[in-house]
Amino acid sequence: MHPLPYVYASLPVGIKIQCSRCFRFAGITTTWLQKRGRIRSCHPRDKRIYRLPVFTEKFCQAFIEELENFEQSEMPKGRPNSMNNYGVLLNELGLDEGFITPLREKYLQPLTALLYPDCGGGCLDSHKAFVVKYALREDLDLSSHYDNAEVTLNVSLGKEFTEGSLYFAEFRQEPNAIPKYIEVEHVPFYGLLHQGGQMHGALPIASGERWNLIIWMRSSAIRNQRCPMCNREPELVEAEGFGEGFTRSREHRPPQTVDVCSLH
Ligand SMILES: O=C(O)CCC(=O)C(=O)O
Ligand SMILES: [Fe+2]
Repeated sequence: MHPLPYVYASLPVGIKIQCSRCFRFAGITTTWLQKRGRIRSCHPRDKRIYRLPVFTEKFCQAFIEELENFEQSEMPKGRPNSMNNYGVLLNELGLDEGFITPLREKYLQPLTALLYPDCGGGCLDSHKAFVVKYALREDLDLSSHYDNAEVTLNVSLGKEFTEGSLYFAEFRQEPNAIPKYIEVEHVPFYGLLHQGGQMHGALPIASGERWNLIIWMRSSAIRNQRCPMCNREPELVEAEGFGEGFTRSREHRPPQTVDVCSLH
C-alpha cells in the first residue's frame, strides 16, 4: 500500500532526474537533441513522433500501485473518455496542480516549443491527463482516433505486456482514404510525443497489463481560433477547471517562430 503522500513525495524524484537533463535542452535544436540521443524521432519519414525519457522505473511502480488503490476504493470515478472502460482521470486524484502542471510547464514545454512551434508547442497552457489500462478480459486495444489536444504525451508506465503497440496514420486522414499506418512500440518508462491531430490507435495486447499516462496538452492560442475536433470557431460555455482548454481571450496569438534547424 502506498498512502498518497508517499507517491507525492516520490514524484519529484521521478521528474527531477530527467528534468535536470532536459532543462539544459531549452533553446537548442531538434537536430542537436537527436544527434545526442536525448530524443529519438520514431520514424524516418518524420511524422514528428518523438521518444524521450520521462520517469524512473521506481516512480512508475509506485504510481501504478497508487492507481490500483484508487481503483479498488469506493471513491466515485469518471473514465478518461468514451473509448476507455478502465483507467483513471488524474484530476480526480488531485494530481493536476502538484504534478501534471509543473511537468507540462517545466519539463515538456521547453521540448514541445522546439518540436512543434507551429501547433502551439510553445504556448501549451492547459491539459487533460489520464491513465489508460489494458488487460486480458478488460479493454485490449483502442480504435483509431485523434486527440482533443494540440500535442500529446503518452508514457509507458508498465507493467509487463506483449504487443499493444501504437499505430499512426496521416495527420487528420480522410475517413475513406486507404490508411497507411506505421507502428510504434511502447518502451517502458519512456514517453512518446506526437501531434494530437495525427490519427492513431492502439493494437491489442496479447498478454499482461499495460498502463500508460496520457497528457493531452492544449494551447488556447491555437484552439481559440478553431476547435480541433470540429474545425469550427468554438462556441464557449463556462466549465470547471481547464475545461477543454479554450479561453475567452482571442487576443492571444501563437508567438512567431523560426525554424531553428535551418539556421546556421
Ligand atoms: O493506448 C495508448 O497508448 C494510446 C491512448 C490514446 O491514444 C489516448 O487515450 O488518446
Ligand atoms: Fe489518443
